[in-house]
Amino acid sequence: MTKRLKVALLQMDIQAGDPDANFRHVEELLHKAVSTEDKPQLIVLPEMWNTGYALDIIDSIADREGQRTKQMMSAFSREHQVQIVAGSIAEQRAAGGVYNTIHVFGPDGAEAGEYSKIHLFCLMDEEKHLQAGGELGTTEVGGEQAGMMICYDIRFPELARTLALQGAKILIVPAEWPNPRLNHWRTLLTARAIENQMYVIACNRVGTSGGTSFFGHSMVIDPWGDIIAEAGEEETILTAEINPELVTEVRGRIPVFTDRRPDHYRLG
Ligand SMILES: O=C(O)CCC(=O)C(=O)O
Repeated sequence: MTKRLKVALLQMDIQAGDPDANFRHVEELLHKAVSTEDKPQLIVLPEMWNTGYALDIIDSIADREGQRTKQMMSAFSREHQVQIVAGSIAEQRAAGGVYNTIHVFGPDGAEAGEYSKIHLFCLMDEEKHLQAGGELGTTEVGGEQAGMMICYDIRFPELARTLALQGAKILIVPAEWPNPRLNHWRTLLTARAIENQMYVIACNRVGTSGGTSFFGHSMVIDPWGDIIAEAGEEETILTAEINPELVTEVRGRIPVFTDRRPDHYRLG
């Protein structure tokens, strides 16, 4: 039987430095996302949705150990039996430092995966205020393995390839990707989908912050590289249906994974 999954991407504006406003807004959008007849099985949020890029004050506003996020998301996912990839948040850790971290909650409310951004984006001064993650992040979506990357990470094809080689059929990408690089956003996401023959589910923010504007264009790309859903530049909940069996079919049509010649690759 074909196993199809409905996904919803919360393409939202974010108030820099105002976690209370952002939590309120996310709660509204979550309710809206599940209040349709076509209820999604998976909801994805954008990057750093709790604080935005208020990096100068990030130490004082980041979520302590992610507790506030965990409480809200775990309760919501359990009540509505929906999986949530809770975008990424700025998370203050007791051991020291703020991380840009994704937490995943299964439909039973239990934590089902975690990933902290590995490649910090120096154009936004991330490396001055945030700590880099050190591990890959995976979760399960509808019984299939999914890998996670955050925004700038999509410029590093090695990371997506590693996740695919480890079994991921779906790549989930929360982002705050700004103007004027829409061409890079669409091209890099499509390339990750085509070269790894996997679904890419990418949720970007909209709005402006400190002179930077964000164009949205959240999208879902199938393993053939076709964009099956794409948002515009306004706040919206983008929905799509994915069929992980298509990954197996596409990998069978062009056998990239069996034709790889890793002995010829010099990857630093
Ligand atoms: O790579 C880019 O152009 C954007 C990356 C970015 O904005 C981020 O990682 O937050």
